[in-house]
Amino acid sequence: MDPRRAETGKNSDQIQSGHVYHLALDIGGSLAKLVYFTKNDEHIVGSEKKKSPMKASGISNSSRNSPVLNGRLNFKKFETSKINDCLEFINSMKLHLGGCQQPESPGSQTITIKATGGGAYKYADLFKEKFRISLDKEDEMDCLVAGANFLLETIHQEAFTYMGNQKQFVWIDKNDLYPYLLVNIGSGVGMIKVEGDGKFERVSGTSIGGGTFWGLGKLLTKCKSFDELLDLSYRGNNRAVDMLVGDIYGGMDYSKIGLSSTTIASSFGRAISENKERDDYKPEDIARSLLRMISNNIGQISYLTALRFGLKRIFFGGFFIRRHPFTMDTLSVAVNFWSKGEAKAMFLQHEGFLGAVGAFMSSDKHGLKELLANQKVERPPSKLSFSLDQTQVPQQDGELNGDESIECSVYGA
Ligand SMILES: Nc1ncnc2c1ncn2[C@@H]1O[C@H](COP(=O)(O)OP(=O)(O)O)[C@@H](O)[C@H]1O
Ligand SMILES: CC(C)(COP(=O)(O)O)[C@@H](O)C(=O)NCCC(=O)O
Repeated sequence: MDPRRAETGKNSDQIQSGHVYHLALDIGGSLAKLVYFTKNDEHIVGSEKKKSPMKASGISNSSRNSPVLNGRLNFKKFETSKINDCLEFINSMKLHLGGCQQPESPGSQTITIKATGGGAYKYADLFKEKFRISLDKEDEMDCLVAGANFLLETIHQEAFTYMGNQKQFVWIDKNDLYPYLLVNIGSGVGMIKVEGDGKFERVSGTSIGGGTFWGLGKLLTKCKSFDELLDLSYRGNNRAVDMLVGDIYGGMDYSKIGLSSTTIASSFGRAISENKERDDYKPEDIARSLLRMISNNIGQISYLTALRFGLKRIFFGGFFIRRHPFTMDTLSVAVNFWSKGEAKAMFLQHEGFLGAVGAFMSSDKHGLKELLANQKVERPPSKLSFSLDQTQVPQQDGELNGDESIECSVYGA
């Protein structure tokens, strides 16, 4: 038996419904993520008007026919514990009306939308009862991999390295992308060996992930929100809480085994030797130490997993990262340190939306195609492909807060 098994015991903005072409959801343990496509001539009333300043035809792809659709791919997130807010948003924006309508019983129309993550199961009844939305479930691992592959292959400057405050975009050669290790740091952590499109294996995981950081952080610092905890960690100093090698070795390095005096010997270990209560420690120091402990641990397990399968590239995704420099730096340093520079940690601009993008892409099979057919496109395409605007570089340093959109075109093949 697995030793880790738990013991039993209105938004005012409106998009005209006809302009939302597709919506997909990823409802995880902590966050519900939405990806939806809006046609370019969308009419948005309210404060969030986000019409592209660029002409969609500016997308350079001369070798292709004209796109069947131009528009934007939009990203949005909600806390899963506030799933009703997510439902209200979908309803107020009429996002679900871009789904496939299926008459279930006389007089009622059920709309089907793609959904992945555990919440697609957990909240299926809620979606049905409240808004007659039927969730068409896609496997979480399938979606993560499909989303990561799609983003890495399609979006210019999607992947980057981060170390010592240096962010460097990585050019991805589509023909040399595989194999790689995908480490998704959500509530828990999944590690997936990816060898191609739809060719992957979940090879490892750990329950010490983003949920642990947020959960323990909440208990230890009394923070009210994840962002507050993250802000605290920017300001803290983990030395106040962690036991360093120097604390044990009288200020000296333990050079024989390659440990400097400043290396953390024991995360939170300083607390045992001091006659202090929790309230005597600064919440920012606790937050910093916690973030470092969890990031280090994930970095180390990721490296070991990559080593086990001979993988040199590790892509980190999941909303735990939030493009936090310290988190990315810690993960990178851990991978670099343990692999002696052999393996490389990389990050994705759309880190938290891999599953949702994957679920969205799975709609090629049903949703978009049928929708396009219903829109009386002269010859419905047999296969759809997306081209994202190569000229539009996502926010450089800011985190992806869950409200972003990318210019894109849909082509038939
Ligand atoms: N606004 C937020 N609220 C809660 N958790 C957040 C937030 N932003 C980032 N996180 C972190 O992201 C984790 C969830 O990441 P995510 O990839 O969405 O996983 P899941 O699919 O399990 O919800 C949380 O456990 C937390 O560590
Ligand atoms: C169960 C999960 C796949 C759910 O995904 P999540 O909502 O965390 O993104 C994930 O939490 C996980 O892989 N946990 C680690 C379990 C383990 O291997 O120990």
